[in-house]
Amino acid sequence: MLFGRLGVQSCKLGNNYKFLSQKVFYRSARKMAKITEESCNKMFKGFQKVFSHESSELKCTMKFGVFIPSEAEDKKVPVLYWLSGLTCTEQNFVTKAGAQRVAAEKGLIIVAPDTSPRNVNIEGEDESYDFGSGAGFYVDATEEKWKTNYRMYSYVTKELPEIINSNFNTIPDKMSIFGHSMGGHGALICAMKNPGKYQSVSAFAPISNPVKAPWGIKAFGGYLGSDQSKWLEYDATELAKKYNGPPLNILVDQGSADNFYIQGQLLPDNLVAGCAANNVPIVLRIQDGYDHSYFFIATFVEEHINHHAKYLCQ
Ligand SMILES: N[C@@H](CCC(=O)N[C@@H](CSC=O)C(=O)NCC(=O)O)C(=O)O
Repeated sequence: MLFGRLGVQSCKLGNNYKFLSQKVFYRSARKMAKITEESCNKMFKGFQKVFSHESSELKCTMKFGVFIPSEAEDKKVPVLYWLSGLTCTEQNFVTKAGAQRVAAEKGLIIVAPDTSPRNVNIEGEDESYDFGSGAGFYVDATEEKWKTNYRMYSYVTKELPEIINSNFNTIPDKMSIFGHSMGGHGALICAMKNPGKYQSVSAFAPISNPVKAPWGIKAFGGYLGSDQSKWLEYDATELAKKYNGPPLNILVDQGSADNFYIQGQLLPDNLVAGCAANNVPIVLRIQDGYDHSYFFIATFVEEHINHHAKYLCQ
């Protein structure tokens, strides 16, 4: 069944979002996912919005931020997905990274989802900052307690792109992905596990080899169980060693004064070695004196968006 709506892109708080631009859109009713606008702010001629929706993968209400450049009013544009780190919601990137000006200049939609299911009534879900709420690690859990809701890998690689492509003026096969720390690793594994799906990938201070880092060992043990051979399927360093597909166009920035780097949580050299073993090109830049925070991200976010624009906007 087809239907069409005429609308002007604008802020439409509290309503289901159906109007995308001044053009008439015809969409399959089956594909139109219902999303609700929670906030809307005009920025650099575009709009920074937050939407909520019912996630079929995660079986809870989820939120995502989306920056919509003015170009999307009358033409289809590429999409860059951002995955945040431990303790983050959809708000951290939206309010701290300062990405909107560059996204507006390049004509890119940027989507920033929350980092885990929320309020799903699993005993212990809110007990620690590095496991459960705010710490989904972008894996599909297999452990009984977590497996119904904690499916962040399927959420960010399948459900979310379907929602974005059915509600916004996108070029569906022009997408790239980047992220920070837990989310930097999430971006790397999404790209490595889906050759050709993403045109490029970049990361700020990714947890590069989680099977060898305390954060990763805790999360993978909890979500995937004690059989460590299963963990390797979600480890970027291990995936790099067997990647077989089109160029990944990987850029990684790491601050030299990042405490988590110094403590051995991030291990970017292992990722570089994994890539080298399989002739996968990677650029790792050690940025002198920068820490793990969004101050570091804000400093280099323009360079990361320019990196992705090279592959998305040609
Ligand atoms: N509370 C923790 C550290 C939490 C932290 O630093 N989170 C980072 C991501 S870390 C890896 O995924 C983050 O992005 N925080 C949000 C922010 O806005 O800075 C501790 O104290 O150790």
